[in-house]
Amino acid sequence: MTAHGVVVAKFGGSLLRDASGYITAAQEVAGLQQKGRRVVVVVSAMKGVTDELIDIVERPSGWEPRLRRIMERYYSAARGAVESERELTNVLGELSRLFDELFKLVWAVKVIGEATPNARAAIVSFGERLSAALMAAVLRSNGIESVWLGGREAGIIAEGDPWEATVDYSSSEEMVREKLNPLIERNVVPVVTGFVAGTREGRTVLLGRGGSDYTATLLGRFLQADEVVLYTDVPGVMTADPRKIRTAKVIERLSFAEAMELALLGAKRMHPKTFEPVMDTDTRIKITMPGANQATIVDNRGGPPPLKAVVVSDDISLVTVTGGGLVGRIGTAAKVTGVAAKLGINILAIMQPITETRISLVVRRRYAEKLATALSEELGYIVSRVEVEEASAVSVVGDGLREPRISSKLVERAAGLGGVKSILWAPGSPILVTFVEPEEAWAIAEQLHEEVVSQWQTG
Ligand SMILES: Nc1ncnc2c1ncn2[C@@H]1O[C@H](COP(=O)(O)OP(=O)(O)O)[C@@H](O)[C@H]1O
Ligand SMILES: N[C@@H](CC(=O)OP(=O)(O)O)C(=O)O
Repeated sequence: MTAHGVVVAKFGGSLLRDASGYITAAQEVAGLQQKGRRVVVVVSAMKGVTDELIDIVERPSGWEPRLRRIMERYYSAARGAVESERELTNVLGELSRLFDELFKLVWAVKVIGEATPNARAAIVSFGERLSAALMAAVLRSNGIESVWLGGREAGIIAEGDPWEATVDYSSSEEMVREKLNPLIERNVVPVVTGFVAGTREGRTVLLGRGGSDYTATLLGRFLQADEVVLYTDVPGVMTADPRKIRTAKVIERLSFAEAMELALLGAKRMHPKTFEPVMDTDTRIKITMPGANQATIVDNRGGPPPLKAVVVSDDISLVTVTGGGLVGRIGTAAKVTGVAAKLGINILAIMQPITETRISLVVRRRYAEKLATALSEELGYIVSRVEVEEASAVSVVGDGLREPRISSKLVERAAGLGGVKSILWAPGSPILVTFVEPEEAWAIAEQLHEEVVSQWQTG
């Protein structure tokens, strides 16, 4: 059985800073219900709480006052957002029981002197659990029937790395429908913890940083929702980081392919898997801010203009091997990448000219020296030089780049900017990456952003 007209509404930590964030979220849910939609809510932890909990598990000294400060934030949000006396008493009791559990877990970690990955995941999940309990109470206080569920209780099953577990789609689909559809059919709004899932045996696991977006789209898929709305503190995905580039505008339409590239680049801190669950479905994604009259719609169609956004990635290095020994030798690229694989280093990009005289690997900066040393040691017989250069990547994303006419124009423009070390565009790809001097990154981003926005007017 499938409930119809379902919308999954996810509220990010950026909005849930204090009581007013929960009140705004409840008003949004009421507005959706008035339009006849059946709503499933996903919440993140209050702003900054996940970071603080991670820090507490890693450095538990002084943990007690730090946990009390978090506790006070949730209590104070409850006092400000839950109007009904009865609901307030109930939710303060519920929050206090959750804090009791959290205090015991952190105390145990402090006594033992270390946390297992599962214990760490369980502790960090409390940011979302407390938030979900609070949101359900705020909704009830506004006359909206609601219950909250942990990710596992809602049916999201995941295995593997407790920090970034892999979701089992088929078991989860069945479980989510079984758990949530009866509530939806009875007009009860389920409030589900984002970011949190559980193993088949019931151990808590997490879905990776920013994972609430992913929880929302997973639920959207499993419940065959019409729409997943990701509510945040900006009115949509923007043409650049608005904190750095003031002229950034909201992008009205994105295709799933474009949105996926942006999420993988870390734009708007979207979880890299955000769009994966819905890419082959009719569920559309809307990213907006409560009360805004602008939004970004992401679906299978996308739309103009051809170039959409610029994203800066810091924290990378180019590791380049050169030497005549590389030329014409079959299997050299495999040897070079094999050294990285053996060290467990992920390669972000590979560049090699047709003459085979050099191979550049792009990796996270923290791995560059280790990789360079290993390459010199293991491939010294074919490689004459190994160089490491710090860089930033300034990427332009847009389906229009798949057309050589548009990508070549952008290559020409980028090549004319000082500070660009190299440009990478793979045929048919909706992303063009320029590797630049780190200190030039934002100046170059600004110029490429002008290029992106200028074609919005000219089409
Ligand atoms: N291209 C972009 N589009 C929109 N927001 C961006 C972009 N790049 C960076 N941001 C920043 O991301 C912030 C929202 O991300 P995040 O705090 O993770 O939201 P949430 O908590 O709602 O998931 C915005 O406040 C904005 O400043
Ligand atoms: N609270 C988690 C999950 C999340 O998605 O949060 P947000 O929606 O605030 O980005 C994190 O900070 O990673």
